[in-house]
Amino acid sequence: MSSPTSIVRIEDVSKRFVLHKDKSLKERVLNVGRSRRHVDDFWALRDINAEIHAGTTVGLIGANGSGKSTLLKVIGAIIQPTTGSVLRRGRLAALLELGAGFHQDLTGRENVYLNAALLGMSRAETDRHFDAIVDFSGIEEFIDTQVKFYSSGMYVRLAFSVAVHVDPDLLLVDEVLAVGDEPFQRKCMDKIRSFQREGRTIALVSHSADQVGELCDRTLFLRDGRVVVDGPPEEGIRALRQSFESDRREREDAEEADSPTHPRARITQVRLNDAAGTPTSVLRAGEPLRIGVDVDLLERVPGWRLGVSIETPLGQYVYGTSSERQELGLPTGPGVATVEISVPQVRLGSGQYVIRTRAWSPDGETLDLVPQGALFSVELDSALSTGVVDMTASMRVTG
Ligand SMILES: Nc1ncnc2c1ncn2[C@@H]1O[C@H](COP(=O)(O)OP(=O)(O)OP(=O)(O)O)[C@@H](O)[C@H]1O
Repeated sequence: MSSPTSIVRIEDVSKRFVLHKDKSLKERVLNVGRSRRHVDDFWALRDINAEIHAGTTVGLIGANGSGKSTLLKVIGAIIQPTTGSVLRRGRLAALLELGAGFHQDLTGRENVYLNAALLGMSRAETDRHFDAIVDFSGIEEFIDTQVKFYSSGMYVRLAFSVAVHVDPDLLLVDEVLAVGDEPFQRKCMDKIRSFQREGRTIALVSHSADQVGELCDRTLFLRDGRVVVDGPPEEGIRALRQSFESDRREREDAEEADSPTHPRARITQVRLNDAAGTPTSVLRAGEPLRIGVDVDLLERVPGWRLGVSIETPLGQYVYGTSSERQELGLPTGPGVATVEISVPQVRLGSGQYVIRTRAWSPDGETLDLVPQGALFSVELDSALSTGVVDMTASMRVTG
């Protein structure tokens, strides 16, 4: 391995699945004597190169079907890449598909031993950890029941508990945790955080921007089986959001081309200016900001509304206002309406922020939505605080 701290090294990995599809009756009549099925190749991963360094937490993000779970399975050696290679070091524990590694006819107890053995633990080691595993899972009442009678939540509780008790160097977690109930999810998050403190390495698939932002040091953003961003969580999530947005626009354009009905309004521009009207994207806390929004009304839309909110790149809602809340009547159109939101003092903590805008009709129908119309960052003059609001607090000893 090139780097001494690299725990996984993925080199030129591609994964092809062969899809066998039944032919239609017509195809079968035309090709009598040949196979009843045809075969399609499908590349779920393409030319992936990445390294995972020891002690880091990497989030795999992307739209449905982009290849996240396939990549995690390739990292975990559950499936082999078609081309390329994956080098890994240390003990690995993987929590991938629900119930994978569990034998349906065995009890929870028997599966703990089987699973722990598959993850490289001796019987004596498992004996030592057994009580802790069952205790963490919270399903002691059912430990001698065959797992085929378990609910999906019970499966995950036991599987996660085994995975975190086998002393892994690398823990792989797919979205399965989402099926556990909230107290268990919280318990899993606490465990993942304690793993991070112990310097273990984690790779996880998540659809939750908040979770990725909170847990990960780095993200691999996959699109159509390729890693298109390998960078900090804000960067990965921003790229993911932008790709959702451009997909949405493309779909809308295609629908528009197909359908005789046209959109009634389009948000065409979101601008950020300072008090003097100069375009800006970097502010100091406490400075003013003017957000200008152009909405092109393609027809008369009486009573339409405009909402503007400020979010973090991870989608945390920070502030919002609307023409409705401000009791502001908007021009009915047709034509371009320009609306300005004037913020006298931006009281945000340091970091990046995005402007989200939505226009809607009086009956609540969305006329247009732009999740990331503009981006800006805030810099604090001091390093006295963290968080999304700037409260200018001070600390002193009072006793
Ligand atoms: N065993 C398989 N045989 C054929 N195709 C497969 C197989 N496993 C996955 N695929 C296909 O590979 C693509 C990537 O799947 P994968 O499960 O990795 O996506 P994902 O990003 O994890 O999606 P999701 O967010 O929906 O879980 C999909 O189009 C999927 O249908």
